[in-house]
Amino acid sequence: MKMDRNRLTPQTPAAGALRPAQLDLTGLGLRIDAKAILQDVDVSLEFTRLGVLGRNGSGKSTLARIIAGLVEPSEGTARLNGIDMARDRRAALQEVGILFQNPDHQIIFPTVLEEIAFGLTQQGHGKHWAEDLARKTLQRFGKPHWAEAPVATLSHGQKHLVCLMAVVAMRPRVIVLDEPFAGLDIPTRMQLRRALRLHPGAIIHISHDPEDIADCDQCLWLDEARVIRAGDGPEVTRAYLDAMAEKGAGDDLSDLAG
Ligand SMILES: Nc1ncnc2c1ncn2[C@@H]1O[C@H](COP(=O)(O)OP(=O)(O)OP(=O)(O)O)[C@@H](O)[C@H]1O
Repeated sequence: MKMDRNRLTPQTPAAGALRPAQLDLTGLGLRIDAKAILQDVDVSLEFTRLGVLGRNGSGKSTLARIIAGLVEPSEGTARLNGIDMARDRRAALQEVGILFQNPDHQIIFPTVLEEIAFGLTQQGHGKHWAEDLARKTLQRFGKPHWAEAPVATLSHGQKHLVCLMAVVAMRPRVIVLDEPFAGLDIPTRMQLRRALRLHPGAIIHISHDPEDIADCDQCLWLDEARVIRAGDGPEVTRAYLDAMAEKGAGDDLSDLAG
């Protein structure tokens, strides 16, 4: 795949310039050892920013992995921009990049530059070209001095940012973020938020906290492996908040673990 180097200069997408994506989940289900992790998921959404909300254990991370083509569903299909993510691995790799909840599950190279360049060489670019693009990406995020830094010396939040830069450098049309703000302090969250705004492609943002996905135009609410509601972001978020407030107001503590 050829890339236009001129497109790598600093840029913030103008409002309305974000590229939308189409997600079609059809009869989707996943069973592991007879346990339904996801079931009867039927959703068709066009979005630029899609929030996926749900309580702990509702199936959000599993859905993220299916959408990113990392896990094959036991039933049905997950299509992103028309690509069957389980069956067309090559196209899936170009289409979507995923940022895991824990950066230590993602990082494999000793230095920041190598980490960012790796994904680019996997896409078929030469080593020098990939390193050049990795340096430009670091520049764009205001971190050119990180290039030779050993990843092990970075904090959790800084590692998160490295993972994000590595994903963004590959310019996928869609980025899937699994709880990207978990465990980050306020300035690091703000920095990551700004970094995400630089991405002109679509974003799927997994979280249990509606505040994290406040700028999402579409929202999907999962509970106990099923979709409760999907559609307009603010509307679904409000319904989720109401339901969570109702649950929180209950005085049966056993229900909180449900
Ligand atoms: N490989 C697996 N084997 C067995 N059970 C699994 C596996 N992966 C996920 N699960 C179970 O599926 C359910 C959903 O897990 P998942 O990680 O998708 O939820 P989540 O909504 O992302 O949770 P959290 O918000 O706590 O990260 C959980 O009960 C989990 O224990």
